[in-house]
Amino acid sequence: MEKQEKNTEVCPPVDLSGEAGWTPFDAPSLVGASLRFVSGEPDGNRYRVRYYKDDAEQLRARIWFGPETEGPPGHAHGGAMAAVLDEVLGLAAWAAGHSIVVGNLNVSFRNLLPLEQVVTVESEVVSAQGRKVMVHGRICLGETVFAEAECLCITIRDK
Ligand SMILES: CCCCCCCCCCCCCC(=O)SCCNC(=O)CCNC(=O)[C@H](O)C(C)(C)COP(=O)(O)OP(=O)(O)OC[C@H]1O[C@@H](n2cnc3c(N)ncnc32)[C@H](O)[C@@H]1OP(=O)(O)O
Repeated sequence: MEKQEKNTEVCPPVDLSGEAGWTPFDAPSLVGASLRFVSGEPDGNRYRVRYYKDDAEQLRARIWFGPETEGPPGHAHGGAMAAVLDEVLGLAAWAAGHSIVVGNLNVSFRNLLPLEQVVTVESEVVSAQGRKVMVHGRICLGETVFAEAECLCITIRDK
C-alpha cells in the first residue's frame, strides 16, 4: 500500500478580526491556560481562534478550521466542530459568571464546513436555574449555519 506523505507546511496567516462593537476577550485570564486542544496553536494547522464579547456581552469567536481538522475531504470533521462548540459554549457560561463543566452537548450538523475558512461561533446563555446553565450556539458564516448546539452546563460542586 502506498504511504501517504503528511503535509507539514504551515498555512499562511488568517484574519480573525471581529466585527464593529466586539471587544477582545481574554479566555486564559478567566479559566487558565488549559484550553489547548482548540486554542493552543494560534499559528498552527489545527484551529486558530480569537475570542470576543459582542455589544450584548455574549461570547463570540472567530475561528479558522485548518487542514488538521479534516473529516470529509476538504471539510471539517464533525468531532472538530463539536470540540469547538464544547469549548466556546462552556466558556460562554464561565464568562457569564458560572463555574461549570459541560454535562450534555447536543449538536446538529447543518452544512459541510469548508476547511481554511474563517467562521463565527455565536453563543447565548439562555437560562440558569440551580446548578444548570443552558447555553445555545452555532457555527456560522453570514446566513449559512454549519452546526448548532444546545449545551447543558453544570456548576462544579464546592469541594
Ligand atoms: C474541574 C475544574 C474545571 C475548570 C475548567 C476551566 C475551563 C472550562 C472552560 C469550559 C470549556 C470546556 C468545557 C468542557 O470541555 S468540560 C469537559 C467535558 N465535561 C466533562 O467531562 C464533565 C464530566 N461530568 C461530570 O463531571 C459530572 O457528570 C457533572 C459535573 C456534569 C454532574 O455531576 P454531579 O455529580 O456534580 O451532579 P449530578 O449528577 O447530581 O447532576 C446535577 C443535575 O444536573 C443534571 N445532569 C447532570 N448531567 C447531566 C446530563 N449529562 N444530562 C442532563 N442532565 C444532567 C442531573 O440530572 C441533576 O439534575 P437534578 O436532578 O438536580 O434536576
